[in-house]
Amino acid sequence: MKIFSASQMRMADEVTIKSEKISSLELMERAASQIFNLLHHRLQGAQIPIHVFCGIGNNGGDGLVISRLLVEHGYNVKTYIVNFSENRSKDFLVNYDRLKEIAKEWPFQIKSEEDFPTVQYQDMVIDSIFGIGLNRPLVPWVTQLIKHINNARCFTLSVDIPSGLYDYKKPDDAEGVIFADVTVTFQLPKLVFFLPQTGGYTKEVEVIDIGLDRNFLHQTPGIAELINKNEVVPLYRSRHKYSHKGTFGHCVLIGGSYGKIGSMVLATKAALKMGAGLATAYVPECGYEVLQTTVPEAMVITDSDDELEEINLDFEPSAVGIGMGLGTDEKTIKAFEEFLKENKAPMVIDADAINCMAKKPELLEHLPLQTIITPHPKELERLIGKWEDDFDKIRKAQEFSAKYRCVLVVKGANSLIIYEDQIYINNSGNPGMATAGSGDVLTGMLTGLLSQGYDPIRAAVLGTYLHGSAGDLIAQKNGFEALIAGDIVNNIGQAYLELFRQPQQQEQKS
Ligand SMILES: NC(=O)C1=CN([C@@H]2O[C@H](COP(=O)(O)OP(=O)(O)OC[C@H]3O[C@@H](n4cnc5c(N)ncnc54)[C@H](OP(=O)(O)O)[C@@H]3O)[C@@H](O)[C@H]2O)[C@H](O)CC1
Ligand SMILES: [K+]
Repeated sequence: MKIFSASQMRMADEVTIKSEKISSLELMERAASQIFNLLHHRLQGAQIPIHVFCGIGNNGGDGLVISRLLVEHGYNVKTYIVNFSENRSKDFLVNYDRLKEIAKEWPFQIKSEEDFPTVQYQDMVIDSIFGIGLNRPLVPWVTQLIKHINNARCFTLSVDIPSGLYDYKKPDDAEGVIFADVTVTFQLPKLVFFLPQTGGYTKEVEVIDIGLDRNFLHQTPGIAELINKNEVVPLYRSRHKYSHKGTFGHCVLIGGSYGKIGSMVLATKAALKMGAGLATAYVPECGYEVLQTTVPEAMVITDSDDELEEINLDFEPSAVGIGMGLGTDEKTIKAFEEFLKENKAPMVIDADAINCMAKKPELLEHLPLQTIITPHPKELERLIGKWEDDFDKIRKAQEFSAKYRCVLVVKGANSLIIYEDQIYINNSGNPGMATAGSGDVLTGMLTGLLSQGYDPIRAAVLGTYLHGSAGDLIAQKNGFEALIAGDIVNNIGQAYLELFRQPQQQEQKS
């Protein structure tokens, strides 16, 4: 599913108004009535106090439409106009008059802290103060109003985006943003819902189709792509009856050091479970017996005793996954450098192999085209430096990717797959996956896909999705806490099957 910027959303609006020959007012009515329908369906006329806070722009206009429909259906509604500007939008004004015509009680004006209403825990709030039009810091009393609403801790529905969130940078005051239980957003999800600094402002996201122009939506490249099941199914390559293990390649997993051989067990198993035809683990001597016993399907080549000092393969691998438990000893860095100069196979670089490159950036010059690098945030910082906020992080990651022509998989709650100007946001996975070895499994999975001939971007997107999906299957059975990396490997088969089990019911989750 595409993600648009605020200006692209506005353009979609304008194109729809022209192509459908409807007015912006009708579009507002259409969008807001869908939110009302959702609410009405869930509330079934319940008489809880509903506080609708409206700004003075089109987000506020949406709030006024919702208010009017709630009043018309006999709900217990209080409407407030948050007067942060005299610049009221045209459609706001029309809906303001429409509400006044039917409501017994006129909207209440809020101009300063003295006007703040009492909101109680058992009430409900509709947040229609700011939408995607926020473009500068809030005046202090509006920030206070948002904090006042948050303090009530009552059920809060944000219209389009939690008020106080920009769609292009982090908020000025981390507390000056509505904490929404649910955000009902128009047509396409917004990037902020999936980034670590801003994703937590809404517990749930629902995307509603307000019928914006299909051609425009299809033809306009988004700023990012949200990856759900629907997006990955077409990436899967089915197997032919007459294929043999050679068809799926012979990959090598390189890493391990004394006390960290388990990471190699996880990665090697994961590569095989993903469908690699053959897998060799290249480990220090101390890992030999462990690997032969725990992954009998794999072959093992060993180097010196406790850490890798040389990487000499006696075959041409179809793909390489390197870094798990590798260590960053000078000798290991040297071995890695020599290997990089020789190697032509597609690669996945993880963990200590990333740290080796951070210590010796010249290594980056030797990466094969579209090498996949899978940093967690700290490793990413070692590669690209510090960032201002998540948006700056993405820009810097894109520059890095363009410079070295590599695919970055930035691991996190919603892992980002970045290749030059392309951004994919993985939407599978859960907090239980923040567990030891989870990254080693991912590296093995991606290597297993490269081994079968998937191109690196497809491999990164499909592999990251399946990794999260395997984790989701475990969490459904065992919960988050008991989830361990070995379980992810064991559920890879189920994650593949899940791709084809049933059409996706719900497009969106945050
Ligand atoms: N296609 C759609 O998605 C539809 C969207 N709708 C809704 O429209 C909003 C966007 O509405 P917009 O009027 O553009 O913006 P806002 O309502 O978010 O903000 C109103 C104006 O407030 C000004 N502004 C911005 N920041 C501040 C601030 N810190 N303090 C004071 N004022 C501020 C700004 O105007 P300026 O001219 O003063 O810069 C904003 O324009 C979208 O989110 C949806 O809810 C449609 O209803 C349906 C179709
Ligand atoms: K809002």
